Amino acid sequence: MSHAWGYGPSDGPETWAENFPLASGPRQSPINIVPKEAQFDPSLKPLKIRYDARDAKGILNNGHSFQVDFVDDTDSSTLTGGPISGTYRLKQFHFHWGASDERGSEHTINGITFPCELHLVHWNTKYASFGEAADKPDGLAVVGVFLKIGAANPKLQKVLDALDAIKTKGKQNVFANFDPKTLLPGSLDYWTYDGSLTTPPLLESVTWIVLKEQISVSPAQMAKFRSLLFTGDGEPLCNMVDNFRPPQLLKGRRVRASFK
Ligand SMILES: COc1ccc(N[C@H](NS(N)(=O)=O)Oc2ccccc2)cc1OC
Ligand SMILES: [Zn+2]
Repeated sequence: MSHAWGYGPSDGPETWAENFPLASGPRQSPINIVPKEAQFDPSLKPLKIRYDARDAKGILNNGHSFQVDFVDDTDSSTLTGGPISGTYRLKQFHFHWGASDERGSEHTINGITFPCELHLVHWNTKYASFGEAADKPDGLAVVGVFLKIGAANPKLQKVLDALDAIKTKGKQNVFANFDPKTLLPGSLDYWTYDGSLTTPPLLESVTWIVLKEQISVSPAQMAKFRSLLFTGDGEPLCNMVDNFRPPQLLKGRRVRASFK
């Protein structure tokens, strides 16, 4: 039975442990990253990200966020290098954001939060599918990118312009010809640690790769994110905001840096 979960007072992150015991596990995400305590690891390789815009398939309001899904039956959109071994295929990307600019990200840096965080979800092709990979300790790799308030980000606009058509839970639309590499910052310097999905089922299968450099988002663009609804057609309106899990205990884990 799949348990209902959300981000509200009665079904939010503080209640998830009731139905998802992994919530109290040893490698939960997100975390607070303390750069001064992150160890530079010269053995970490540069990230190699190769995406093909033709793999973009659709955009969906899943009731927790919105996601852009990719065709993942070939190695045409992949993540290699960095802290991972082998080839990981892009499955989807989505975002987490706040009701106002002082919160919204899942990871924090020295306790600093950002208004929004982008997650690009990849799965290890040593397994047959995302579903097979999702519960393996080396099954997934998620690239996280912080968004900070600034000038309007033209690279975001195609995604934001698609949101009016998926305002309510369950709505989806075709979303073709989009290369998410255009969303990434100039530098691919990163922090990395072993963690989990930040939503139920909270599977401890994610190698997290959090980029140091942020990308910009304007207040008007943030308003577009906040125009989405958690609720479905005909249900009482509930704005899709504050869809983030707060930082979890490190429990002895090391955070490594790819840069000095
Ligand atoms: C492709 O299947 C999945 C993909 C992803 C996640 N969870 C993902 N976790 S995260 N934040 O660590 O990337 O979060 C969300 C958050 C909101 C919307 C969709 C994903 C779960 C999946 O199936 C269970
Ligand atoms: Zn996420």
